[in-house]
Amino acid sequence: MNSQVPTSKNRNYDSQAIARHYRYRPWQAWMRALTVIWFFSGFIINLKLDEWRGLSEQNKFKRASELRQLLTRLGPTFIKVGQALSTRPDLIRQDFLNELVKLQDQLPAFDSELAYRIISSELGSPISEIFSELSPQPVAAASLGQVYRGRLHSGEEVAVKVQRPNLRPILSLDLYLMRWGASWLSPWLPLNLGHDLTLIVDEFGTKLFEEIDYLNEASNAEKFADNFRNSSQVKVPVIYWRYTSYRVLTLEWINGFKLTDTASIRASGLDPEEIIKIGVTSGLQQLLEHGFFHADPHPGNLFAMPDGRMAYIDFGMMDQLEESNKESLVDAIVHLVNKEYDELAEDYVRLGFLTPDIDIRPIAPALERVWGNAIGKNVGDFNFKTITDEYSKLMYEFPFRVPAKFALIIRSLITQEGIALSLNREFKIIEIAYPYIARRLLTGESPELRRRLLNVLFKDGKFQWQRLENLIEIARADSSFDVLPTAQLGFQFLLSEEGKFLRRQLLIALTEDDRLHTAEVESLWNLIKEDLKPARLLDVAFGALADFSREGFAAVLPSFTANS
Ligand SMILES: Nc1ncnc2c1ncn2[C@@H]1O[C@H](COP(=O)(O)OP(=O)(O)OP(=O)(O)O)[C@@H](O)[C@H]1O
Repeated sequence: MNSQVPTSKNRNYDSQAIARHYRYRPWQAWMRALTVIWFFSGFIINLKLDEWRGLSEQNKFKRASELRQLLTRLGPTFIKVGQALSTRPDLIRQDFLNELVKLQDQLPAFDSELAYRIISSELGSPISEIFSELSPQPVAAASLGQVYRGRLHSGEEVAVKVQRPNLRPILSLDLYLMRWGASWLSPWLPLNLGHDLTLIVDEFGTKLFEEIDYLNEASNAEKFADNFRNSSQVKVPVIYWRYTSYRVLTLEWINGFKLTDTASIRASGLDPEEIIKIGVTSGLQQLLEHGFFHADPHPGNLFAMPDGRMAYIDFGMMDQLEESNKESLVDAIVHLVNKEYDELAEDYVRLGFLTPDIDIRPIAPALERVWGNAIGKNVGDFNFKTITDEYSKLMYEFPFRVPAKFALIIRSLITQEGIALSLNREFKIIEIAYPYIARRLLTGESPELRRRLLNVLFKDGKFQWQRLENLIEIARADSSFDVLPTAQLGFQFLLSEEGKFLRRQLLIALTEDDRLHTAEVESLWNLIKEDLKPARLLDVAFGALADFSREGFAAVLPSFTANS
């Protein structure tokens, strides 16, 4: 097979260039197409035979396992398709889904002699000049590449990831065939996906080509590391750019235990609770703060380090979440906490799960049912697996669809929850996630978050005392949450120019309906008074005031009095 498949700049996925290439090599396309058709027709015939003989139910697990093996034998593109479909309960039936989730991309390793030759030619030097040691066999083999353990002459221990040979031509040919198949199938499929199937293939191809570009993975790792630069809990391996190319990635070796290796984690005296907490909190930070998230956090890609930190590896599949989506997500969570299902349905429209033309009135009660079932009597009973199963049922009733980006997020959340459950059977994701969100809202470090908090606290122009109480109560479920610094931030905000609106609204709220709302204030006070011991309170008050200049007061006080 010709390895010089043209793509734009010979790097990015370009469906037109690939199509031009194979138009002049139809025999290659036909050979591969026949192989794929041969494999799939055997599988489909078996499914049909089961149906005719009434054995579908009896054989369903066997067939699901055959599907996984079939995809594995068809190679990297199909394994990746299987992995992508494993996140789509809206498209794939449950028994197949359970099997696809198992696609661990465990392929036989390719020859190490060839891998060594690739490393040497990509990096432009003999192996012995680059590494003082390099393992003779790979330590891991995956669908797209394999990894060696080595040491640089300067002494640093490294992981060297080498791409499978001829990967790009193999992926290009399969993507070409898939695209061709998609254009034929599109008109016949009764899918209400609202998409042209070829666009889906193109999006998949673009992601896959990004994933096999190790220079891109290296930049992702650095961006991710930069987002966590102030974290003492998250570790990202250093990239050795001098020894990195399109097909070879050299990065710091991580000494630690994979999160799959729960026995070693326990034996080493590490606290699984702490690791879980870092995992969930850093996952939420990626989604709701950085908007740049690791889309493949399976337990093999996460390490517990002996010093208590958690390390991420494998930055080939990352995704970006726009500001508006981040905000809508926070909204959705807040609406959930407050059991406001009408608003939640609107959040789904904004996030793309429902199209704007849909009548959302019947959806709100259905959502209430789903969340009521999933949460049960107690918020702590919630888990993502139950909720996605409930949603899968809802998808038959209402035209829900899962935007590709959220399919990745949902998979990532379920995986993280699964990892946490393997470390602690009693784990409740919500016990960490809710306080994190409540804390973020209350501390409102950024203007967007402060705006969000205001949106939460006011409904139809009215101050929602109950919501503030809910938030404080939830935030306090986390032992690291301290009311005082938050109160200090709130106090500073209230006195600032930006807090003008809140000052006025608070005064209106306090005197609403021509009465002083002392009962609400009292119940808030009861909630936080334990934390507000006089000595600490004074410290904080001085701290807040010290940051505030005399001019600051002069600017604020008149408006305070004017507004009141
Ligand atoms: N920096 C590292 N330190 C220690 N081990 C590593 C490192 N990088 C990779 N590995 C090992 O190699 C394995 C495969 O690496 P990686 O996940 O980056 O490859 P991949 O081809 O993207 O695989 P997958 O698709 O399965 O995630 C990891 O599970 C881990 O065992």
